Amino acid sequence: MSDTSNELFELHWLFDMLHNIDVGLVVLDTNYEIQLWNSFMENHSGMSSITAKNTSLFSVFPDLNAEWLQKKLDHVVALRTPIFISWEQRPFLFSFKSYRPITGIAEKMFQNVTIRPLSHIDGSIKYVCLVIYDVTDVATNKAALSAANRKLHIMSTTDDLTGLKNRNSLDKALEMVFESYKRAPTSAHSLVMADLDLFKKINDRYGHQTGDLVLKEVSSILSSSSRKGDFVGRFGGEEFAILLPNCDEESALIYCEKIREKIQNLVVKSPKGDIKITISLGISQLNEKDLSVDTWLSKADDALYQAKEKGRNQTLVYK
Ligand SMILES: Nc1nc2c(ncn2[C@@H]2O[C@H](COP(=O)(O)OP(=O)(O)OP(=O)(O)O)[C@@H](O)[C@H]2O)c(=O)[nH]1
Repeated sequence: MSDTSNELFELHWLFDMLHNIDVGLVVLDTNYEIQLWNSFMENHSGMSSITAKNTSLFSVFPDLNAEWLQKKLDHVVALRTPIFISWEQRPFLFSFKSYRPITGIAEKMFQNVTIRPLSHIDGSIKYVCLVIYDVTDVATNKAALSAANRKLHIMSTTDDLTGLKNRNSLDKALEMVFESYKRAPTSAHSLVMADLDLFKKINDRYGHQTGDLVLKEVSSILSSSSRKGDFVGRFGGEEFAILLPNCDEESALIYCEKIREKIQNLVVKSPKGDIKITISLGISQLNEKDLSVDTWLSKADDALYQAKEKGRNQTLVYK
């Protein structure tokens, strides 16, 4: 076989491979008219290469952002350099359905796209090639991983029963506010310790499950009564801690009394009858004498203890 025949064969194989490769290949001229449309593009767009040939890409895909893509294509021709468009920047260029069996969660095919200039025999650039990679697996795996991480974060910072912040994240929040106050003791921050009154009796009389229901309903009052930036946590058992940044003790008292009244008016329904509950609260405003978070916490605890001593269902400010 002659050299020319060999070269022709090789060219034929190459063309066959490129036509059937599992990657999208499109060649456009400088009028954005399709010159090559391989089988990947045929299969996913439903349009044959014969129909596509010499048709403007933008008339075939009116959904494409023409202004944006034309700028990119012109850029590739003018600068003679390839560009890469990642799915993270733009999930897809061509709106193709995703058929990947293991990634059934993605409706559309995620794509990475490379646009490269094709130089003519005389060195001029008259065509560009778009290479479209299906990266749906990568994108959906990444999305699943991010969702799992978000879930893990929520689980590690939230109290299971009440959905409030847990003790661990409360400690971190207290430490953060305390440190920022030490650096710049300009704004007032208050800490509230709150404890349900005679909760043991509810457990004893109505059972632990109903006790849990009471804890949930109280927690829902606490979180719905708080502002953005407040930190409502379950300290343990039937005790709660509420961190009120940028709030002095007078404002904290108004806030606590609002909560106390709401809880006093709460009626929890149970098979054994309606349940009423009250709460006692202690407030401590952070000041320069507080040497650590523990000092601040124990002052709020002292105020809470005083509120219990004085007959419960009341708020006291540490003095
Ligand atoms: N249902 C339920 N009960 C809990 C939970 N955690 C702690 N408790 C109960 O809360 C009760 C707390 O009782 P005490 O510490 O004696 O306090 P109290 O009865 O609220 O009385 P005062 O605080 O003095 O008003 C105990 O019976 C605990 O078992 C919980 O997650 N669910």
